[in-house]
Amino acid sequence: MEQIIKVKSLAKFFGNYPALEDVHFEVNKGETFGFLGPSGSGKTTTIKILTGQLLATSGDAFVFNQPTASLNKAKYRRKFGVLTDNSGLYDRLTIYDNLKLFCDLYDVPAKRINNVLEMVNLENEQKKMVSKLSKGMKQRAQLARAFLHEPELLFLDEPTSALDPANSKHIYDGLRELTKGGTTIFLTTHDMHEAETLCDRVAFLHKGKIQLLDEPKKLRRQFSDSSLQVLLKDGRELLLPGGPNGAKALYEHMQADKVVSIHSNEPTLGDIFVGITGRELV
Ligand SMILES: Nc1ncnc2c1ncn2[C@@H]1O[C@H](COP(=O)(O)OP(=O)(O)OP(=O)(O)O)[C@@H](O)[C@H]1O
Repeated sequence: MEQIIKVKSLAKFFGNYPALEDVHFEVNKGETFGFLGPSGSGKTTTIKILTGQLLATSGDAFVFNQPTASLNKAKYRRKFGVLTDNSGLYDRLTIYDNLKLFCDLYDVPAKRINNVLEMVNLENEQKKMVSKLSKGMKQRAQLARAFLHEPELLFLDEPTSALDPANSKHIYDGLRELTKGGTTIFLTTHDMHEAETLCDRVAFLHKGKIQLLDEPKKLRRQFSDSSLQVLLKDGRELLLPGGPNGAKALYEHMQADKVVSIHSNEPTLGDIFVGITGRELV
């Protein structure tokens, strides 16, 4: 499998402060990789290193098999798109004119603008000046800009933090379409629902280190205690332990035709993270 990002023993110190320490991971082509962690855990620092905006203190980071320090060369810039807080749009231009400017810069046909505006649900706002946009509209305009040139790799730093659920869902559908076409996505988020919905694999970052890395469903299974939540017809909710004792109790309730529903008691990604770090993802 082709690896688009490779990171080995990566460390970044700001003065004496270790923002990242001994970070290792790979991201495969076409994968949506979630980089999750609480505020200040080093997510944006990692994106900045991977996009060539910041130098690592030590370790190796390769994107498209190139050391990330060389990514600011024009031939690589064309291959990736970035959405961060500061992905600059010109305030005094309309959404359309901003995108047109980037089309000229990246040699993209202007007809692509309508496609990306549709993907971010901004077709009807394209004549609005960026300075007049709501926070959510601005975030969607930045997203449109990030995938305007159909990059092979997208870095999305909290792409839906300012969006309502309907717009988030619309964006998720668009991102899934992109990955179907082979785009690789490196996503940071605080939103565990977003991570479960979009990500093929997730890494949990805490105190500058990756604490866990796997597919969401495998992590949920790994941290499940195999207990079952059982709702009975008399309104009682039981939590039955895994193993023979739980199975025996469940069998008796089912034989007596008392059971309305049975659910596995798997933890959410948020539960797992809080369990590991002892803090909320905020
Ligand atoms: N230029 C800088 N100079 C000094 N310290 C910095 C600098 N940039 C980041 N840091 C520190 O490095 C740590 C990681 O910051 P980073 O922005 O990567 O976190 P994050 O996980 O993206 O947080 P958030 O979810 O709040 O965006 C923080 O403690 C931050 O204060």
